[in-house]
Amino acid sequence: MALKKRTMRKRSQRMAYILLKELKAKAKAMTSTTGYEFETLKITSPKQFIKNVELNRPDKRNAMNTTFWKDIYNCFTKLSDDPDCRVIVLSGAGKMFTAGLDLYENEIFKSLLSSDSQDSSRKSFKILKGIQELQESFNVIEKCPKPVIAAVHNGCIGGGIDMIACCDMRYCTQDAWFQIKEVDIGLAADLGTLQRFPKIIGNDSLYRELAYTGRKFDAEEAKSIGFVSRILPDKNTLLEAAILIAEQIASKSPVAVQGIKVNSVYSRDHGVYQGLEYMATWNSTMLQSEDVGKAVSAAIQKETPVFSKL
Ligand SMILES: CC/C=C\C=C\CC(=O)SCCNC(=O)CCNC(=O)[C@H](O)C(C)(C)COP(=O)(O)OP(=O)(O)OC[C@H]1O[C@@H](n2cnc3c(N)ncnc32)[C@H](O)[C@@H]1OP(=O)(O)O
Repeated sequence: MALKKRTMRKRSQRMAYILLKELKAKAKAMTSTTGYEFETLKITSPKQFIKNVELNRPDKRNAMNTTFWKDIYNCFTKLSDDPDCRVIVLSGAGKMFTAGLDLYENEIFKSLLSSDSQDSSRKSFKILKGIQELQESFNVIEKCPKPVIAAVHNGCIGGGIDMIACCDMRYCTQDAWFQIKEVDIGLAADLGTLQRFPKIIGNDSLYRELAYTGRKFDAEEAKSIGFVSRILPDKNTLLEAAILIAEQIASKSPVAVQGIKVNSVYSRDHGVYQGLEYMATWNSTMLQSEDVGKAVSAAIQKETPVFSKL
């Protein structure tokens, strides 16, 4: 009898051990960042379904060098397909968010200066391809179906504006400042600022002033023109606020959330009736999702729904 009891105790201890191991493995998988190793970016998972992409060249003020363009492209391409990621927070390590284009180390400038060919058309084709590749490095942020929240502290310069204009939401610290600085290095911004920024702020006159002059604008002005939606006292509270909102979004149906993003981007670039047509087609499929039934019955029963991975 005693032997039987001991065997049963041992068996249940073993089962509890296996269960605990499985739970630990599951928890690890939920916040895992395996496969997200990049030279210029640091990826963490502060909460389940949330990834924090941190620009990580603090000594160079997170300036965007050749490796950065590849890293950011690969990172967002991977995040787009990752079922463990529902929302992304984009932030910067060190003193400031980003100093924009790395003025010392960029293939595009090297190829501009290199003399592979003297023929201007051939040179132009090469540069064109280079610019389009850089554009794609930021386009993937907008094309990523998961919402991206930019958390900006201190300076956000040049390419930084191109990048955060691709994000769904922008929060910043009280000490944040922004600058469409390309004009000061003899360029018309070519990675999306001229296309996206005026649509975000809805003030063409002011947008042109900022682009033509390269004037810095601070957090208060950025909020007053609608470029950022929240100002937080410092970097810690900024990240806390961004992660809190990310958590709220991550608790919703991923089918609904990703539908909102895809259709918002489409509608920005199309007329109302085209947007409505796209939406109707989209929802003719997505309304059939189990998430709709789950959400409705949870609402009726005053419960919190849990949605499976997408
Ligand atoms: C095809 C084109 C595609 C994209 C085009 C994008 C256009 C742009 O992004 S335009 C904007 C370009 N950026 C700038 O003009 C900013 C230049 N930097 C500064 O004005 C200042 O450095 C600062 C960002 C205001 C920061 O000042 P501070 O905090 O005093 O630090 P520093 O001592 O100046 O710099 C520290 C360290 O960082 C390096 N660094 C800063 N900015 C850049 C940069 N843009 N590119 C490369 N490196 C940068 C700086 O050299 C220092 O490095 P050390 O090794 O310590 O010297």
